[in-house]
Amino acid sequence: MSLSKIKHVRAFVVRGGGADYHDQGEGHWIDDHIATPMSRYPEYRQSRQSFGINVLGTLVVQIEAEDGTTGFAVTTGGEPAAFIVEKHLARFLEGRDPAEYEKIWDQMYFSTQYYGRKGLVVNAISGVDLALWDLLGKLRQEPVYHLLGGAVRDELQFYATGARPDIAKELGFIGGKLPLHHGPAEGLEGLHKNVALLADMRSKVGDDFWLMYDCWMALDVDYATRLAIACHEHGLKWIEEAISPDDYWGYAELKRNVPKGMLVTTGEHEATRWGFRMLMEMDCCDIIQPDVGWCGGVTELLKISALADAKGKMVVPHGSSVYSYHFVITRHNSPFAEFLMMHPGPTEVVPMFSPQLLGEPVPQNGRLKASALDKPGFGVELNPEVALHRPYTH
Ligand SMILES: C[C@H](O)[C@H](O)CC(=O)C(=O)O
Ligand SMILES: [Mg+2]
Repeated sequence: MSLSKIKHVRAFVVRGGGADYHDQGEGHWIDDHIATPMSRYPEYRQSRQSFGINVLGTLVVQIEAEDGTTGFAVTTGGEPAAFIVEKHLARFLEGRDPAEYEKIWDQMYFSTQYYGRKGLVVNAISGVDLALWDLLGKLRQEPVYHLLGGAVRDELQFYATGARPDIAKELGFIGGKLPLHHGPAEGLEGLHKNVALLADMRSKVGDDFWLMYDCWMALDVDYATRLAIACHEHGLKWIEEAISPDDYWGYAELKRNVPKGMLVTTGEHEATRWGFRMLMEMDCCDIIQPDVGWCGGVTELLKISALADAKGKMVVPHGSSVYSYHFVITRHNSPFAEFLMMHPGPTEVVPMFSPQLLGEPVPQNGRLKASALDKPGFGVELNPEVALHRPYTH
């Protein structure tokens, strides 16, 4: 039995927040002196937008079937990803049965391998893959999490990422992940400030609330080790993405160096089963954090998470909004989820990919019932008030 065939694939670009969640207005916590690999240059230290973190914008992929049913997805990638989708990837979908996601993924990946493998190209592949799963769910009138095997628990539990873990605690989250503000170029003074902020947060949230540091690739092994040791007495639960995602050897060393009980996490800028296999086989971390919109989409995440399961590793996707929620609810080795606080303060819970999605569920009291996902596909629609730009056609 075949489904309505795929008729059109279209790619659009959208500006302002949403899947490119770093594309925020002035004064947002997410652009306030956060340590990055570019912090070694004083002129790029205060703002990540100054070095172009939001240069891409959101990619929207739409896949329309012959019966008019349309699936869509958003990820980071903007105009260059729109080019790849329209001019290269669309050929592997049009005229095909949407249930053939394995073959479609394989053809998208291997046809682009000579210039792809990671980064922007895999973001584009992920966007197409997620739009395909959305279409499949809409054609079958089932939520994606049913297609992935169904819920293994009744609700999702979240930790919050943002500058105010103390408020996240009041809002019912199980933990708070702070952005690290100072990198190695800011010396011992910066290191002391990083530790002092954690100590201050610990005094506000008490002993049992999880506190983590997100280092956004800014450190080297020596600094990360010193930070981990200094933060141990303030109960740092994990140190995230401390060094370059290419430095598998450095992660393996860091994992050996951190105090017993502290977790090393990484993977949001890693992609595909091969990248994650490397992280796991080299024993780089305790938790892998694939971004569903960047790692290859749901089709690839299923392979990554099966590998992780066999190796006894947790999979806690980076951000990813509904694309994460539909996956996390179906996997035992994915026991909680991230919620990125996109309120500028961040003092309130607002939808993670606001304003691009309509019907995007948000945690209440740090939790989300599986039943909140009970709509066809990923259960969201594109906000018609958001302006779509289609830079290329085919
Ligand atoms: C807060 C981090 O610097 C980044 O913006 C988000 C991230 O890495 C995460 O949510 O994880
Ligand atoms: Mg992170």
